[in-house]
Amino acid sequence: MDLTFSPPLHKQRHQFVVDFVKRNKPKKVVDLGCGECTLLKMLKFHREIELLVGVDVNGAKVKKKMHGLAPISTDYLEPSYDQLRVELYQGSVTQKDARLKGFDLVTSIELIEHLTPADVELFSEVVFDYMTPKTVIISTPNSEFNIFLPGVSNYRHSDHKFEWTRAEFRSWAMKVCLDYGYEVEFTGVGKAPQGQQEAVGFCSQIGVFYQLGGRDCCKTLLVNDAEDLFSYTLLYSINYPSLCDNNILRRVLVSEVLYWAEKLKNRWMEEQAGGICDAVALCQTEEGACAEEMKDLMEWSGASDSAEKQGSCTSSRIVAVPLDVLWSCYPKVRMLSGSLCNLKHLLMDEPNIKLSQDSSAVLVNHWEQDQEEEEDDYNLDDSGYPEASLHSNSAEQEEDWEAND
Ligand SMILES: C[S@@+](CC[C@H](N)C(=O)[O-])C[C@H]1O[C@@H](n2cnc3c(N)ncnc32)[C@H](O)[C@@H]1O
Ligand SMILES: [Mg+2]
Repeated sequence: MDLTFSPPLHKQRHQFVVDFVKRNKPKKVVDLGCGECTLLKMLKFHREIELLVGVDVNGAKVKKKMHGLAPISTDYLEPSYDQLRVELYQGSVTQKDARLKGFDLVTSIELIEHLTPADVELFSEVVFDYMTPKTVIISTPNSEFNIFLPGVSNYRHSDHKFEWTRAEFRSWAMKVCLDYGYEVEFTGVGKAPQGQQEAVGFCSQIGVFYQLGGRDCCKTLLVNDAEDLFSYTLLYSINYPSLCDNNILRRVLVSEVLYWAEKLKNRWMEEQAGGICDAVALCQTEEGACAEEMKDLMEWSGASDSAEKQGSCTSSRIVAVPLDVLWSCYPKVRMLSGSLCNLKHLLMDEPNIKLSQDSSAVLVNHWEQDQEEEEDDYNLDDSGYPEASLHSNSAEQEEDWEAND
């Protein structure tokens, strides 16, 4: 019988975890036996997670793809208030490490069958007695299903130390629950051919364990297990950019303020130059109520230092863009600063922002150049062509059953 899973079985296992995360919104998640971090890379998009950790005994395997867990450009360009820290460790699930205590969710996908029976005992103790997570998802092959897998005479993979029937998995899981105060639900992924599901079960069997009330993970955090505090080796850690970080919030706020101040200034200058109808029309369509506020913009007297340095052909005028205009017109400026008073304080010591003496307005330079000088602005390179701007617009089946072994 040619049995193929769609989506592939390893993806179904990972999707099972992702769906669980979507429903239960855990904040701290650790994937034991994370391998090449495939599951972690899916989980990092679920930003209710604040701490995402991977552990594997095979450090080389983790290192191969771990950089795929780094933030991408949009995480930097448009950071949110969500916080995410990713940590990867080399270590064995048979050993305790205090950094893994008190998690909301521990996942162990196709790992335990790689442990000797003695190590499974240690694993149970480390996970359920020491780490004491609120929930645990464990997946492992269901040996009853092997009759459907061509070429599998003994185990699905040569490194497997055992493959359990549903009854064997159930018996281990029930003992864990009794010993450590959990309850378990059994399910799985990879359905059997039609009509045989009841008799055989899923290809990968899954136990979802829930900590029973009464055990307080916070209390266990206070216990000082000095001798086994940090047995794992940290391979990688990264904090995702978040607006909760004051420096990042300031950076985003400053660029937002500079962008809108420049835009308002340009419109105002257009008005001054006589294109008043066009400028106002633009404001009305794009900024609505802000067209009225434009009249609050004013020219600041005196030339700027840099204008003086530019020589006689270039002169600068300074336009004051009131902070209350920026505050009332632009929701993102409002959202980032919280109040007009905060906006003032956040901008006060910013080296890229020049405020008026009473700190009520942002001062923006407006350069005026002679016609001939303006031609230089096209930045012709040696060839006479304009330079490009930096910111211009701006398993096989076995593999599947086994996945990543
Ligand atoms: C079959 S792979 C599964 C990888 C991953 N969980 C997945 O679903 O794709 C088993 C992983 O467990 C890791 N492993 C085996 N024994 C381990 C141990 N004692 N502690 C931590 N990881 C272990 C292996 O290095 C391997 O990456
Ligand atoms: Mg396996």
